[in-house]
Amino acid sequence: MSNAERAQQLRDLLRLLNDSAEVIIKDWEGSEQTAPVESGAPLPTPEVYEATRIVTGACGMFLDLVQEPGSRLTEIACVYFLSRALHVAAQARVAEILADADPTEGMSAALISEKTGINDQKLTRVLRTLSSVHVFKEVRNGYFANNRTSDALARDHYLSDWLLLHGLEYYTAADQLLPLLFDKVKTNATSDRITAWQDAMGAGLRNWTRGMIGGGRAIASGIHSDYPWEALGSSTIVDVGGGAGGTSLDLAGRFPNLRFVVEDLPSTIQQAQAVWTREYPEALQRGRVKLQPIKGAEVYFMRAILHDWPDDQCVTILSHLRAAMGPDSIILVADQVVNTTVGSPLLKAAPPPLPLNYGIARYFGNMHDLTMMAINNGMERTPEMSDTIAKRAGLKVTKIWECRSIIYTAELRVREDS
Ligand SMILES: C[S@@+](CC[C@H](N)C(=O)[O-])C[C@H]1O[C@@H](n2cnc3c(N)ncnc32)[C@H](O)[C@@H]1O
Repeated sequence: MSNAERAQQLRDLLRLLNDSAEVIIKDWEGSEQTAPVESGAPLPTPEVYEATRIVTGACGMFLDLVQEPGSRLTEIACVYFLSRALHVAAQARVAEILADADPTEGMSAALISEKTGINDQKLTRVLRTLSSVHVFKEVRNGYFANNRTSDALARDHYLSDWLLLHGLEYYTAADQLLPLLFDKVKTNATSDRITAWQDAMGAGLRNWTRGMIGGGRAIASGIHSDYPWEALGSSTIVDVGGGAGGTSLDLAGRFPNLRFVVEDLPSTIQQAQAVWTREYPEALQRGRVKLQPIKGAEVYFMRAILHDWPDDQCVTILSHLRAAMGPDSIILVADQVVNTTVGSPLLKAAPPPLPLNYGIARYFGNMHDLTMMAINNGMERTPEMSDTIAKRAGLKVTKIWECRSIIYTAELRVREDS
């Protein structure tokens, strides 16, 4: 790219950034709310959501345009230490500890060290790493406080569990992905038993019910608002592989007429029972939620299920659901919907000069795709890839709801010709 073209791109980006930032500023200026936000709530308006992802995508593209390539690549190559710093802070519950500190005075690293058991000098370096990317704030030399982002962590213990899910086994599995991809045999494996996870852990997948509740709130809250649940009346939603039933838990509180059945493996259902008894016992007592299987329901819902599996197993899961469905049943799949930088006719395209998938505003989908590759040969799919597996199970993707969250909702129905 010539310097003239780069200069033009930078100007176009600045204009886009300015226009989108004004949308956000106008919204802030017109809003009363000053309280810190909980993870994933409240949702921004559709206009602010769109402006936010344009600003985020633009920030990523700015770095590519202006940063020296060697520096940028070096940073990308070691960004895992940034993740590691966050894992340490989450494990040590630093945000919760700082919730007791005066936000302008902060808390000394020595005191945080006393409460966490981590050496104060090392802890200072960890927290400074995070403060440099605007997670926590060093208010004066060696004194730290929560900022808007770390405050969300202090308020939501499920969010910590979600972050630690990435920090413990996922992290270890990621380490084995490099040798696995260069192994002549394993590189071609599609089995969920021949993965980086297996090489790292030598064991099957663990169950992460609490982390999935936190993850759902952090990255899937848009599916509660941007799908017309109200129109389903008193339908029964079967939360297939529901884990602790995190989605049902959030939907049950918002849509009092919906009924829920949470299906999962027996050991997981035991944990779900404990979560519902603590969080929403009335729903269990009134029979609004059942923790068991059912046929012919209006809606079969799957969040973070199909992405766990290679194509053939997804076809098996979908075929079983197809057999359980009535003629008007639908399947809702809540997963990442991967868009590529060259775009998909089924997804909204970002405005120029952004890449058609909004660049870094949606790159968590790509990172999670690699996570799925590492742990069980699963994958995050494009709309076209989802339609291909749906077709093999006698189903079709009828609509993709582009929700205001990282996770979208795809609606599947029975194919007339199946
Ligand atoms: C990634 S978790 C998703 C949990 C939940 N849908 C959520 O979003 O919080 C995958 C779930 O699939 C469940 N699962 C795995 N194999 C299953 C099977 N054969 N039958 C039912 N559930 C299964 C696991 O126990 C786990 O709870």
